[in-house]
Amino acid sequence: MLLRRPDELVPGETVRSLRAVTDLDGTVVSVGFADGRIVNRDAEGLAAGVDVDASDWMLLPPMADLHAHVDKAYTWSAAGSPEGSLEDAVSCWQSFGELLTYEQIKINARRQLTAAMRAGVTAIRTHVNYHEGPDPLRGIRAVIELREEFRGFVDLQVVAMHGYNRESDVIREAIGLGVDLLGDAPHLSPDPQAEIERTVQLAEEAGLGVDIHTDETLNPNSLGIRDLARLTSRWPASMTRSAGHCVSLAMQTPETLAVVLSEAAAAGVSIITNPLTNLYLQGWEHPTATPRALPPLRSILEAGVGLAAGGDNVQDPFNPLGNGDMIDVVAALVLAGHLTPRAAWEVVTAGRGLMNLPRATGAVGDVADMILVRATSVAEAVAERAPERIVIRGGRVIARRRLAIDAVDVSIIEAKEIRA
Ligand SMILES: Nc1ccnc(=O)[nH]1
Repeated sequence: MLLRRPDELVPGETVRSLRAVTDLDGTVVSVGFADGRIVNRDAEGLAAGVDVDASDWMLLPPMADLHAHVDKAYTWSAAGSPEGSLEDAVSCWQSFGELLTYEQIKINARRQLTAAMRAGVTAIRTHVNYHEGPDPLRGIRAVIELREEFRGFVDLQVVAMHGYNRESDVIREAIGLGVDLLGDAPHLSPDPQAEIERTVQLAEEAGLGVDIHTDETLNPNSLGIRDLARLTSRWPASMTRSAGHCVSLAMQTPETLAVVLSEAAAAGVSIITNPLTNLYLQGWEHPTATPRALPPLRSILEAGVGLAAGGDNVQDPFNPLGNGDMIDVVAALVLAGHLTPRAAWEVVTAGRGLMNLPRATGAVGDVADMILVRATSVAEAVAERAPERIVIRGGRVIARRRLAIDAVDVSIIEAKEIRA
């Protein structure tokens, strides 16, 4: 049988089998695909497609970005630099966002979605602001159109994110456009409890779930996640109730933390952590420590609370860095969040479940969605950021990223060193 190498695959090709590929557990397997699913682990039988010798390569579950802001992407330089804190970023964004047109939002958001897709991020939940100016729904409309444009490549959920001063009638108009979820940042309002109640009520009225920025602050008295748990505890399990950020959980006593996490677990509230942006936004005022502004991830997992992660902001007033590639988030979950590389990868893929997408773990019966990386372990893939990646959806190659350094240059350097 003629076997091809992964780096010879071309986007658009359908793969039939991967031979001798290493899985997340480090086991070398051969997997067969049919009808967009993984059908066996001995690569026998099967319909049309390419057979690939994937020795030296790993099969990893695709990444999910559960907290993006694609409408703001790539505005850092144009928007001017805020001083650093969340409040600065919000006010800088509000005056700049007013100037952003529907067309420009669409161009920026498309650029981030494309970068994410090429990196192997095939599921994204994005918040979209109401933009100041005459047509406050222009960003939401633009991103809803991109949800169609990327169908089959990136599964996109759109969260319409209002501030406390946005009238309920305008929020109902956004619901009418077909958003997936409602969002809000109640801790920034003068009456956080009343604001979260209004959002949950609007969501119930529309039959939608919520993903709310709760407690993006080091102030330990901010615990909106408890209000969210109380207000949604009777919702059916299938209705989304996610708490984004939950930074203030880092500042609780162990006793309070245990109570809050058990309330969240009982109510079915999931937590979305955003390490990159929160490492940047919080702690500016602290005199010595620069607290890391991450909720306690291992305690969250031990309490049985659903946990996923987001890239959050990409080169905008909230974070000058960020690039849409969730592998940097995996690295941050290891370094700042104290998870193993394997556990961190699982947190970044767990978001698929929160989006009610089919399982893609590489097991028989799962959809044939995956990233092939040239690496021998998940730790190596994360440490080196996996420069070579092939993204597969439903057995079809949708993107390929090659090594930027030319191997010839490396061999010339090596040859010179040997001669010296
Ligand atoms: N971390 C963030 C809070 C609010 N809005 C954003 O875009 N990002």
